[in-house]
Amino acid sequence: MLEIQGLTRRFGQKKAVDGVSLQIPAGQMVGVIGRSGAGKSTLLRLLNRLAEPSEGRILFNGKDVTALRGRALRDWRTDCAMIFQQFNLVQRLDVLTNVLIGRLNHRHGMMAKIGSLLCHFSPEERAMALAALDRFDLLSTALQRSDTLSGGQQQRVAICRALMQQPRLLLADEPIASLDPRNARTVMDALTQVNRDGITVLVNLHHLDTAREYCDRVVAMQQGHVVFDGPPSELNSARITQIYGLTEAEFQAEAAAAVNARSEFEFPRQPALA
Ligand SMILES: Nc1ncnc2c1ncn2[C@@H]1O[C@H](COP(=O)(O)OP(=O)(O)OP(=O)(O)O)[C@@H](O)[C@H]1O
Repeated sequence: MLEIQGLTRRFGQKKAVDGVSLQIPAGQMVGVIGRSGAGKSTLLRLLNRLAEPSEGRILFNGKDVTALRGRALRDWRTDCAMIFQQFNLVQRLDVLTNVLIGRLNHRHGMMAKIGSLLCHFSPEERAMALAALDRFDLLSTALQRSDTLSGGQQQRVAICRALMQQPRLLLADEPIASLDPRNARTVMDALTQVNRDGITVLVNLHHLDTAREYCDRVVAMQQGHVVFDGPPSELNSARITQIYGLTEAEFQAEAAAAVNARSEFEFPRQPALA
């Protein structure tokens, strides 16, 4: 059970996340939606302690995650894997090595870490990585550079890398925002498979239909607050308009524009190679 109690994160005067309380049973697939700036990314970053809370607590199976330091904090980050909109693979490395990098969190001590950096992985670790790739139909790409893969394939490689951490929670921040519908579906199907293993999945989404189709529960945020928390069937168009003062189509268009703008800002398009 993940328990979020009165979680708040301030940036100056601004409360990006404002008094959020949620109880998420193990094994749930939770979609988080909201307009740009609602606090979705900050919430996920607080959960794996990439961002520090200003107030509130996060408990996982009764353990106070907000109090963890040093090795215990590193262990929590291992339990709590994260994937991102832009996949964050090492482009010049092959797919298999990218996946094996997920084992780095399990290495303790300097020599073990140096071994990892030199790509000294055990046969068991390699077998585990190959099995993960095989599961998501990527085995034939194992020795390709990761930048030769489609976006959907790269995101599934990122999921394989996350699984190498053997996490208990998977946090996915707009994992399909840069993908076409077909690739988006393969990635959401992969997240569903991960969830069926019993791993709790929290996924930020801007596409309401995707949240409705794939998630057990939807949490809607507005200005740092949770403004809806319930089954996807209750989040119909009328409810969206009631919460956000927008039609569903307007909500959808605005959210899509925001993630595209973020993507362009963080990862500007490179000029095509001659
Ligand atoms: N490091 C930061 N410094 C200052 N303000 C921040 C920082 N990170 C987030 N914010 C602000 O906190 C608010 C919530 O941001 P957050 O990225 O969590 O929203 P979001 O719902 O994920 O939106 P988007 O989908 O546009 O990224 C925004 O007003 C944002 O500008």
